[in-house]
Amino acid sequence: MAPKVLVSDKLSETAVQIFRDRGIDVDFEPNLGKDKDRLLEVIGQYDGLAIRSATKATEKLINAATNLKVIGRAGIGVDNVDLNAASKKGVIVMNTPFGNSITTAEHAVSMMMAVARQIPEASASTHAGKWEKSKFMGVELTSKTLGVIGAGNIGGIVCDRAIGLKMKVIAYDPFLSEERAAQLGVKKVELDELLERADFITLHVPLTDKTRNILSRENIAKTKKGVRIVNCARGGLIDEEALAEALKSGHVAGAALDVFAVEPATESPVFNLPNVVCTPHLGAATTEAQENVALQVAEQMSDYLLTGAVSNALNMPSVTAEEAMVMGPWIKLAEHLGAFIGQMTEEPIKAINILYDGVVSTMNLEALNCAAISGIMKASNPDVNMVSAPVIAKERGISLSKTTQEKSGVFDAYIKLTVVTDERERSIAGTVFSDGKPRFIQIKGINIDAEIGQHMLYTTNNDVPGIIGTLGQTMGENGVNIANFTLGRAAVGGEAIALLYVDDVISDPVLKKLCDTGLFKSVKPLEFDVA
Ligand SMILES: NC(=O)C1=CN([C@@H]2O[C@H](COP(=O)(O)OP(=O)(O)OC[C@H]3O[C@@H](n4cnc5c(N)ncnc54)[C@H](O)[C@@H]3O)[C@@H](O)[C@H]2O)C=CC1
Ligand SMILES: O=C(O)C(=O)COP(=O)(O)O
Repeated sequence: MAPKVLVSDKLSETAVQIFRDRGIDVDFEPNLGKDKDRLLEVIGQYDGLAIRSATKATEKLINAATNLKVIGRAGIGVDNVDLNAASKKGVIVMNTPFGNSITTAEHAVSMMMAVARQIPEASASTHAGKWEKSKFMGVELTSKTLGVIGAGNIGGIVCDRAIGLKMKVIAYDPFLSEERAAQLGVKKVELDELLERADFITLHVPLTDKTRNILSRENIAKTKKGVRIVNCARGGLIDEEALAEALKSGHVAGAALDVFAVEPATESPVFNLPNVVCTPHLGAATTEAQENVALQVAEQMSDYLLTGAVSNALNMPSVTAEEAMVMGPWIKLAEHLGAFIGQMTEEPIKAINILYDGVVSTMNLEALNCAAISGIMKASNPDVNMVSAPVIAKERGISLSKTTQEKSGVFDAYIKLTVVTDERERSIAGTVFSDGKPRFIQIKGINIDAEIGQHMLYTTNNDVPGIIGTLGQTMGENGVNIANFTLGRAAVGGEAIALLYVDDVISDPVLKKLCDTGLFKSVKPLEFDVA
């Protein structure tokens, strides 16, 4: 059945066309995002949800979305998506990090100019037949200091444009390197210095717990008298009440706001104050940007739903379509290794180490790590997937480490998974043969060569005669067909293991018969998702 996608915000219809062309069923309901109750009712039908900022992908919505695999944000900010809830539910969240950055930067520059010259008020007054030439005195931008808070993609473009306007640009961004600052031609400063020196301040940070209220009452008080503030990032970054007071007192000479704490903003303390320019979240609203983001998000979501390729995901490492194809068997192997250990381990896991040997060490290891962890976690929760498993592992305090090494043995490549608990350390290694089939090649240091099937039986015993006979006879007498039988031992007469790949689930009475022979130290049926 074709995957089904809901577009619940006003995306360009280019997105709809792309979904259709790729063979995806798509419902285009651009106003549904605002209707929380109906959205909750219908979301269970969809594999993908394509949104802008109006749809709020809350925990409640995500939990009701029983089939959802991917949320695609046609834009940048994902503060309207509960990322944690999505990750826990195994839903990939992707955005289009560059599609609207130029457009948004241009809006910020326009807003800065509009507030410098009071263009909206002057325009309204002129339309009204007044000729208030002396009322609208402005300020020049040349040689003024622009303080950019957040010099990432959009902030960086704003810096470039402002330098073109002959402004002096200073930037506060803890993650901005000195090299990048030099490349942008800006001076990196601390926030307090920016607040004290800037004639204009423009915000370009995402809304997070760290940036929320970054222009707080206290910080607004630290700004230079007569400062003009531009916000085309997110509403929650500024204390609107404090800004309104600073505007009324004249400490802040003007503000240009595209975004508001509550949207749609029908009221705000800054509304109707003189020299406050407001737009209704138009930062990304150009034909060009909307085409870019719609096209990108539809392609990315289709790629994921149809091929497993992941790009621009915020909660999962990227996997290109090519990687998804080449790495498919290795991802499956990593999952199987995890599934083996997950099913064997009934005590809390403290640490996971994954060793990548040979050519596999050059692949996308982040994705392979996720697959191995997901295999482990699935043993206790079948709903876990590659997105949610790392989050759950982290929540449980499990440490993850990976090691890579050049080809060290007879195999061109292998993966070895080791899991540490309070009681023991367990390890298993596997490889992918040239037929594309994953195999187990070593369990607790004992070499084997085991094909992996849906139903398997793992036994441990001392290396004594009669094990093969007992296993074969017990299976045969109970109608269990053996597809593949693998044995291994640490040393002659020492610790030994057997792995059987059988055609059916082995019933409890059959397992009991094996245990009752007294020949085995452990008898463990295992299931693998080989589909
Ligand atoms: N008004 C609109 O329609 C639009 C608004 N936006 C908003 O703009 C924001 C920025 O977008 P991009 O530049 O593409 O993101 P980005 O990720 O490229 O840049 C954000 C920058 O903020 C910096 N940063 C993070 N925490 C910080 C902190 N505590 N203090 C100072 N700097 C910090 C980062 O280091 C990064 O350089 C988005 O998150 C979104 O909320 C984006 C597009 C359209
Ligand atoms: O891309 C972003 O972060 C934006 O804020 C644009 O929002 P919008 O898609 O216009 O609702």
